[in-house]
Amino acid sequence: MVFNNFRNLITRCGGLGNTFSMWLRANFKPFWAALQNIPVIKDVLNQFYLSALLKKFIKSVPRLPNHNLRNDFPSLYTVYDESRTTYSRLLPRQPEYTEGLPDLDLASSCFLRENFVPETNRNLSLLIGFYAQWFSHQFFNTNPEDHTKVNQPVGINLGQLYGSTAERMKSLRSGKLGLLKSSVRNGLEFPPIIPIPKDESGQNKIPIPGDEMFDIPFPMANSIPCFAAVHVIFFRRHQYVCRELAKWASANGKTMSDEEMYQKAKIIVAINVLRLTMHDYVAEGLQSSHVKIKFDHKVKKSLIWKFFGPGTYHPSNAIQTEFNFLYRWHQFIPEEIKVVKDLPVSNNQDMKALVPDIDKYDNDSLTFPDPDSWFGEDWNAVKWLTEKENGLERLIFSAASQRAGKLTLLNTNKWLVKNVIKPGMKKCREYELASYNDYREHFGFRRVKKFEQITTDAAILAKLKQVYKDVDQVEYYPGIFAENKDFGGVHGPFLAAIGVGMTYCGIFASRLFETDIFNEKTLTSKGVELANEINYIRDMTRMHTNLGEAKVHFTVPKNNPV
Ligand code: HEM
Repeated sequence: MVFNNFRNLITRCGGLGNTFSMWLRANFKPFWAALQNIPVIKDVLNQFYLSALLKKFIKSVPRLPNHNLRNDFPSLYTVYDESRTTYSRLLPRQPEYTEGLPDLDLASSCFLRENFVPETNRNLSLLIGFYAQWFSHQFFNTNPEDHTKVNQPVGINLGQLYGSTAERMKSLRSGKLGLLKSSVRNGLEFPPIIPIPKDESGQNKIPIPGDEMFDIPFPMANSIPCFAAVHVIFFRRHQYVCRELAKWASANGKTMSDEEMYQKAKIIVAINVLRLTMHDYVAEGLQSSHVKIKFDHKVKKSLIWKFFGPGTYHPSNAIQTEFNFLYRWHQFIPEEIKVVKDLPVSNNQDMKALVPDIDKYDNDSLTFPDPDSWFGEDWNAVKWLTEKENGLERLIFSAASQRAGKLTLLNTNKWLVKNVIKPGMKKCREYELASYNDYREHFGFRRVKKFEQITTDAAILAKLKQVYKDVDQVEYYPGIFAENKDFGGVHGPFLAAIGVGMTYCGIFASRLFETDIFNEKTLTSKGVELANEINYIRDMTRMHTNLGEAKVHFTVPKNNPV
């Protein structure tokens, strides 16, 4: 039994070498921490780790992909393309495999939750889910009518904040001091608030509940108040950066055009987002490995990269459809999202003393509607953020004070299974994605031969066996989430490996890493200071909300009740 479990673990992790490496990085915390604190070594180690990682994945996640959702042959628009209109894909269509798949409702039921299973390996808070949603919707924005199309070009381009077509970007700008257009309510600044467009019968043209919406590039956020709250914080960051640059310019007798301020602020906010993503979201939140990767804009120009990196590394904003399904973390979301009724925002000492444990407070809640209906007005983001007292602060503090769900099968609420998982699985079949095992092979992981090599969880095993006739039939999307979360991970070993691969191959193929713009010459001395001042989500909430020193993290304390 013990031997069998060990053998299954090795297969799941993709071989003895991989298993050993995961074990090594998930243990010996003091050793890794000490190593990463030695001044001369820490940067070199980080560069080595990044270079080796990208070298490992560059073949499986090519920067100049041959396949996309429209063609299984090379085409020019799979290279760097500012007006990208589709996703690339790692493996070509598999029509025969898709043909034999089990009933869609039955397969979607693999995700359905009976009881909420909390994430306890990393003690993630629900806030990480909403940050993940906000961050990932710059590279995922599928058109609901034509599923091979994206609504606006995607990439590591902060398109969810600024828009990513010339017209959309322009429509969001005020034309003064680089600032974005805004609306002010109760003395607080928000993205522009507009009436929701109606059709002839007086119904809302877009599926957003209520009468008003924020005019933002990803309108869906208007139906998910916590998602919109994260957006507003980054929107305020842009405005703050512009105003600080303007003060600096005036104090130093410089003049800068609206365009120059806007472009500088955009680079600075992009650096803020990347630093926060790597230092907090990944290192403190998602990553169970003690080898923490840091933001380093010089990596591709380093000597280490020359010797250990992947060699030629084309800048390319190709985003894989496989990445899209891997990033659908709807299991994070509980049955109801609790929101504290009140916060002592006027007293920073009281805010600092708050314990991030939602059940200690009197709560309201955002409850999911019946699966056959859409969200009601109580989910309207403008109402939450502008009409309710301290709405933004209450949403953010509450999300940081409750546990997220475990990213596994049998752990998604009914509404999300019907309205998100099932359409997602349908898309996988429309795209004729290859099987879980084919993707394992593509990434150099051994194929699994038995369901038991995917998971040891009895309920998930039984479900997989009920749905799929054999292990080769298991689909990519449920397969990656079915895996055991070995070595204290948030994800199973295969999902973790390919997730890291696709994330970093994407980030380092951004044009941001091609040019030398992280300096005073481009950004001004004030700009460099602003770029470096954000590392954690709490830096953002301290500076751009009334949360002050309240404890806002992507994790809850270990001893929070499960
Ligand atoms: C209350 C919470 C949420 C709601 C109501 C929601 C709703 C939706 C809906 C309706 C879709 C479209 C499904 C389809 O037709 O394929 C979707 C897609 C998606 N969701 Fe969520 N979601 C939520 C939370 C999250 C979270 C926490 C994440 C974490 C990363 C996430 C990531 C995604 C991704 C990556 C897609 C694909 C986007 C695209 O292809 O354009 N969602 N979600």
